[in-house]
Amino acid sequence: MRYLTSGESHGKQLTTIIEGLPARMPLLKKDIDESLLRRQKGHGRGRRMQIEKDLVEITSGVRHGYTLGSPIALVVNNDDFKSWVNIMGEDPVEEDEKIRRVVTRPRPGHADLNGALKYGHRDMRNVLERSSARETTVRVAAGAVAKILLKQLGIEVVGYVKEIAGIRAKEIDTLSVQERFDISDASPVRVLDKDVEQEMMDRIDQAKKDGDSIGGVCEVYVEGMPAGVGSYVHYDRKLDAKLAGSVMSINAFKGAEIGIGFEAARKNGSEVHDEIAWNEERGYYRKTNRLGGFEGGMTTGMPIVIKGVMKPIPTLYKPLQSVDIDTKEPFNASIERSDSCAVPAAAVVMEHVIAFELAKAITEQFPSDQFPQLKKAIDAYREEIRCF
Ligand SMILES: Cc1cc2nc3c(=O)[nH]c(=O)nc-3n(C[C@H](O)[C@H](O)[C@H](O)COP(=O)(O)O)c2cc1C
Ligand SMILES: C=C(O[C@@H]1CC(C(=O)O)=C[C@@H](OP(=O)(O)O)[C@H]1O)C(=O)O
Repeated sequence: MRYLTSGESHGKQLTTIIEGLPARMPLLKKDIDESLLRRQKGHGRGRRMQIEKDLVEITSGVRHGYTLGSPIALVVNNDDFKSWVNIMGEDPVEEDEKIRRVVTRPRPGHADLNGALKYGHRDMRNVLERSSARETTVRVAAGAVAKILLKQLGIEVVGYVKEIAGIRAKEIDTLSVQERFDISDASPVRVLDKDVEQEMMDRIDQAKKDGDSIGGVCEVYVEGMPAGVGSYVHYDRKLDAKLAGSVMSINAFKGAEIGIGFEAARKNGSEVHDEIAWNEERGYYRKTNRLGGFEGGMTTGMPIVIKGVMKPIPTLYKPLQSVDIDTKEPFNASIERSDSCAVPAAAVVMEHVIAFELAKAITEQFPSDQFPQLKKAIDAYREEIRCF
């Protein structure tokens, strides 16, 4: 399975094409829309999210609620495009820089300057339109399809906020996947404890008032993955590495951590590794899950627990100093609009990005043209390893 995305932030629409999904898998538009809606929520977002109402159109690969085995194309419109037709249209427009809203002032922390240097764009709008996290809309759409596949195989994936600007959510290690779903709705910030929730929102409001931005930590929890998915045989087939890579591919994410992650550096082996046990019902399992569901680049069958760190948003109302690429003069520009914190939305993005990577790994390990065959193959494998 693979997917491509296309689309600019203020262009007409965003598109993703997913290839490699088996035929005859139930797939409904409403399930994708549900994910898209969750990504739009969250305290700290700017005005743009009030303009957009993200809904998917499935334009190919699905008929009467089932996949055909052909590429699936999903489209999401940018409602904001109507205000940007002259600026974003494909036809040449007059050279008036105001009409084209030419950008010559790169924001520290965004892709503006490096993208301009790489592609030779003297108008950095040509960079920011694509580097914008607006693209995560269709990444979520692709991930929603992956989630549907996983769910029907008994695999649940859920993402939520762990920390915002140093304010930590209450420990949720003992919660079931269902209980984690209850806090996965990003509206406005969802954590277990209402006081912590309020504290996080106040901190976001403060950042906004100060013209600043804040980041945080998201966590994704996966239940139901059978042991042995991924591989130790080749470096590029290690599934934990792929998951970490996919987290790092999300805009503004600066690191990923599986299980206790960096904490392992400060502990003894006896406090890090998870003892192995077996019983008739579960087969092999670990008594603890400090390694977060991975050993040797393969799943252990225990829940996958992965965190991602999101840096503060780069566009600041109180901007840092930069240099205008036309005049080479320093400047401190004011901006039109931006999110001040997008961690709750990013948790939803992370959930979907991880889901796609897992669905990809499953379909690679159990290649099947038809979804019922895939389901049978996984069921048989689960039974085989339980009694192994
Ligand atoms: C959901 C989401 C919303 C974001 N919103 C903004 C925003 O409003 N303004 C901004 O400057 N960056 C925003 N970002 C972050 C930038 O897209 C990101 O920092 C930029 O693409 C540069 O990439 P890098 O930070 O990974 O190096 C957002 C990121 C995510 C995941
Ligand atoms: C549009 C989305 O996020 C955008 C991500 C983003 C950026 O620079 O990454 C900048 C902002 O865009 P705008 O300049 O149009 O307000 C965010 O709103 C979205 O998440 O759907």
